Amino acid sequence: MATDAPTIIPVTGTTSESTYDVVIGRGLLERLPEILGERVRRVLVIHPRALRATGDTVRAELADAGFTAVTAEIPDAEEAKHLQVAGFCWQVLGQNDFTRSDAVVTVGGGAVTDLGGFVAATWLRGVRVVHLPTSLLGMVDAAVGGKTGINTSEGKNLVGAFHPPAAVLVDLDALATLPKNELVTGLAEVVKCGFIADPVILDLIEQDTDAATDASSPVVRELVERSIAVKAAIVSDDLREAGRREYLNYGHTLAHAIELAERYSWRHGAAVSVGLVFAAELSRMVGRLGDAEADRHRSILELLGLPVTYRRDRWASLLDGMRRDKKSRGDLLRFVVLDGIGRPGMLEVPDTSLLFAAYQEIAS
Ligand SMILES: NC(=O)c1ccc[n+]([C@@H]2O[C@H](COP(=O)([O-])OP(=O)(O)OC[C@H]3O[C@@H](n4cnc5c(N)ncnc54)[C@H](O)[C@@H]3O)[C@@H](O)[C@H]2O)c1
Ligand SMILES: O=C(O)C(=O)C[C@@H](O)[C@H](O)[C@H](O)COP(=O)(O)O
Ligand SMILES: [Zn+2]
Repeated sequence: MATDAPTIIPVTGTTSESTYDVVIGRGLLERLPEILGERVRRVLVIHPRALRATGDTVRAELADAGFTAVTAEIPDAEEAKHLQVAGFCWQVLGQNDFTRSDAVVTVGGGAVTDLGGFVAATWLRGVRVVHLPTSLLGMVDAAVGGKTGINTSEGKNLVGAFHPPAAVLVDLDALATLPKNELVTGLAEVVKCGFIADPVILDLIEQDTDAATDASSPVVRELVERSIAVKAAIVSDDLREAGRREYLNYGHTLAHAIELAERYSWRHGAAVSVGLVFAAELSRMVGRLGDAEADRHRSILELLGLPVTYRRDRWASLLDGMRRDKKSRGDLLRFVVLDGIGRPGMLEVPDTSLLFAAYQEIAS
């Protein structure tokens, strides 16, 4: 799998709008003009303050190719996923006369692809978007699949739309400047893919953790490709999360509640790490997952230096946050659990004492 030639993983939706390629390689920027196509005249490049130089490079490449390219610089990380930031981007689009045949390009981590995707989904009820993810998490997860959204004071991603991109360019060169902690937190979503669908991912990380956390190593490329393959296969079948797309939410019910409790000072991937251990404990407690498989969650995440416990005194607010999870139906909380590695399923939990018991296994 590890070569220097680009790898293309197709997402095959039920319509041409939900069918696109995820291209993984190096030096991919030159492909962007062709992907946007001749109908596009204006392009809004959305990037965070921290990636100003990269955003400018993308804008210049587009201008050289004959597009009218403007940038919208947005706040960093989770601060980007606010209604006011979407409003700022809508204003830039309006002031520059963007029409339905124009496009948005996002440059950044998952927060930017979520916000920029949402802006593209809502501007004139939908314009083309191409994602250029720059964080590991953005590459393996957020840029692929068309989930876009912003947070509200009540919780994570509570407002959004399904809006598949026209393409995703995963340029592995971007990882060279990514801080180690961002790489490692991104690996939590990679581990998630390992547990729900591709155990080779787990073997690769356990066999050589140093290589798995070295952005320049071929192991990282293989992990990126394998994780994208898992996600692409699932979202190709179920863009709108009517069925098995819910499995991509493994570990996320608690994770999103932790992010809210921490006012987004934790990275998403760190919260997902704790959420994975909780989901594994829940799976074990209801007799669906064996001890060895459940313990493997904690051990692989600890190997990566990711958190596996959370504050004992926060249970009440976490339960409150979990009720607003998108998998809930009325008063019924629903969780993704495992019946074995690579065998996800759903668990309905009418009685929250079970959740409290599972939480005791991760509480510190
Ligand atoms: N839509 C989806 O399917 C989906 C999937 C998973 C996660 N998400 C969302 O993604 C977000 C998390 O994404 P994230 O972990 O990438 O966080 P992020 O976007 O906040 O980026 C993390 C940090 O890394 C910096 N950064 C990114 N690329 C860089 C680079 N190449 N060099 C230097 N710094 C760089 C960013 O500026 C930021 O400070 C969350 O909001 C989460 O909800 C969405
Ligand atoms: O793509 C999906 O579907 C996922 O659930 C992937 C998750 O990793 C991601 O964090 C997603 O944004 C969570 O979505 P939400 O619907 O629970 O807000
Ligand atoms: Zn996630």
